[in-house]
Amino acid sequence: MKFALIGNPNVGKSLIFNQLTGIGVEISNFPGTTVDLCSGNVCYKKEKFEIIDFPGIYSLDGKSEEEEEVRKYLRNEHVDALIAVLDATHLERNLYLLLQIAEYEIPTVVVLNMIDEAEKQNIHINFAELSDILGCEIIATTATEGKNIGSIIPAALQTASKIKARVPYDRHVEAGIRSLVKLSECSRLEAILTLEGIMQNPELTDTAETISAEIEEEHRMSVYQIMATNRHNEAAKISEEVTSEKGEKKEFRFEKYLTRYFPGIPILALILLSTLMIVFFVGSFLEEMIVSLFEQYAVEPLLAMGLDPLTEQVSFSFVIALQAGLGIAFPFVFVFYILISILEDSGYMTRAAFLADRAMHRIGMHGQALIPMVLGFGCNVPAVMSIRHLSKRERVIASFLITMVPCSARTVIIAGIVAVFVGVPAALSVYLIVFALIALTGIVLTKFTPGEQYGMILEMAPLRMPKAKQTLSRAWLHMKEFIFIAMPILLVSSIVLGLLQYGGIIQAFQDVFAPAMDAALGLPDYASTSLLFGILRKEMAFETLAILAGTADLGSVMTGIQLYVFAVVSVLFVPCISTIAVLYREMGVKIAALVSAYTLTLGLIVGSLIHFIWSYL
Ligand SMILES: Nc1nc2c(ncn2[C@@H]2O[C@H](COP(=O)(O)OP(=O)(O)OP(=O)(O)O)[C@@H](O)[C@H]2O)c(=O)[nH]1
Ligand SMILES: [Mg+2]
Repeated sequence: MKFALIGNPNVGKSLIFNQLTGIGVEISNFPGTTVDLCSGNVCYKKEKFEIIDFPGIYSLDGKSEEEEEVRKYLRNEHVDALIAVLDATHLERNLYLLLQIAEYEIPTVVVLNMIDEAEKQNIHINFAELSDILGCEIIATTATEGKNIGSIIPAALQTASKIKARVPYDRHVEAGIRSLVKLSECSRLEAILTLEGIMQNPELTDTAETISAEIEEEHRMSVYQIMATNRHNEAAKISEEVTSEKGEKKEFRFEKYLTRYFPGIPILALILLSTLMIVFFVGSFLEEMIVSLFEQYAVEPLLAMGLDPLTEQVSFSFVIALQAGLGIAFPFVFVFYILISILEDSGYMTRAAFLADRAMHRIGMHGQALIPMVLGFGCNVPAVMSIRHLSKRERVIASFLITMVPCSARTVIIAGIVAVFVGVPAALSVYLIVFALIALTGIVLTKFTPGEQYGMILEMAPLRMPKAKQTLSRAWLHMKEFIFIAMPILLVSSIVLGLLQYGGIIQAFQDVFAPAMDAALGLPDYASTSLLFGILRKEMAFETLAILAGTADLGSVMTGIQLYVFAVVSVLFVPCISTIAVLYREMGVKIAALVSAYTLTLGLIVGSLIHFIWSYL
């Protein structure tokens, strides 16, 4: 048996999915978190059922890829029951989608989520009446507290039924639907989709076009617009019938200030700055502690053991990789993800995106690409995946800009190398350089990329107190990836590096590249090897630097300006291998190659500029 979770963005589908399946897919207070279909299993009374978590959609009549994907799935695959998740605080908008789902005539259970918020906002919904109108069972839930989640699967199994509520379309449209059905013996759904121009059915299209033309003549509106209006009216009518609001909504006053230029922009700057500061300070405090523990209890005792050179090299590589991973990267990654999770869950992130959008438009930058760019601060990979709903032109621009956004791994480099050994102002200046280059790249690309520019539609996520458990578990989701994917790569490559070093091969490699690196960037010879490793995972540039230098105290082997140049180059130069792979998947080989070549050149040019300017000062 197969069930599917369907609903608007940001209504709690993924949270419910996680609670039902025990799988940890990403949940955040940011519309559009889930972009791929996720599937998982749930056990109920010793039987196993499959559940699908659809990406959030506002309607089934739009042209975005998510809607296309869900529509195709509903029409071509068999789903035993839909679990439609509605947000009780935005009933009308959620019903608009539900009324379209109804037309697919798939057995459905309606989950009315966010009951806690609705109560806080004094929104009261008459469940019995709503269930009567829709003709299916309603389960009222508060997913964050796990309330009533247990009733969902039994309901999907036993009481799921086709929604009986139907949109009464304009009578000309209804007549058109009826004649299409009669003419070609298709279903009502097919007739509707063809009239809307969503489905191309060679048998129907001609007739449908004639009918549409007649209706448009009469109404001076496209059939698509008429039907959308009818649906909106019906959704509004139902929502009004079952909802009663008492008292005033409170939260909204404070909210207004966050999206105004003033004091919105200063607040945004302050929040960004404090986020970086906290990452720098807490991260480096933890780093110092862990690194010195490692030195004292692992590195020194190991060197004192007097092992034979090969064994010593291998075990030294192992220990120093552990130290680099747990001591250097972990503290920064961890603090960073906790903070980002808090910002997202509080709903502030959508406000930041909104503000930044207005500001960015002024310098000719692109609006819609902004949400993915904000995501890019966490990791470029999901950010690139989330540009799928943009137009072709926007996707090309976004591909370049997103891969330049300093992700958490690059924050590790900036924090761990520059903030720790050179100073916090220097670390902030790296961000300034990167942001300036992103803006410049954006302006140039906007000028030269063909295609139209669209505006941005971003729904404000509600302001909410982040929940400790959810924030931690999301930070943990990313940490897990770090520990189980990055750490093993780091350990293995460190040992390989150790062996290569033992065999003198690293030396040979560096002999070839070192002169150029030294001349152009003024970096020591082992830095070129580290930069190369940075392509595997960004923060590995930093970790291998420590490994090859043989110490985590980089300040003792490199000068401040060398560390600064190294950080700038590795932050800018070539996205990591996972980002290149996902770019290739989403955009094709040409864009992936162009982006890599561009960032490589940019990194080397900017690095050598800094080096030369510094030497002349
Ligand atoms: N107060 C409250 N918050 C909730 C409830 N259910 C979910 N949330 C929050 O709503 C936000 C969105 O949850 P998700 O599960 O990511 O939503 P989604 O529907 O999967 O969103 P997309 O993936 O963007 O389509 C998160 O911050 C959740 O903590 C609820 O019942 N009450
Ligand atoms: Mg989701």
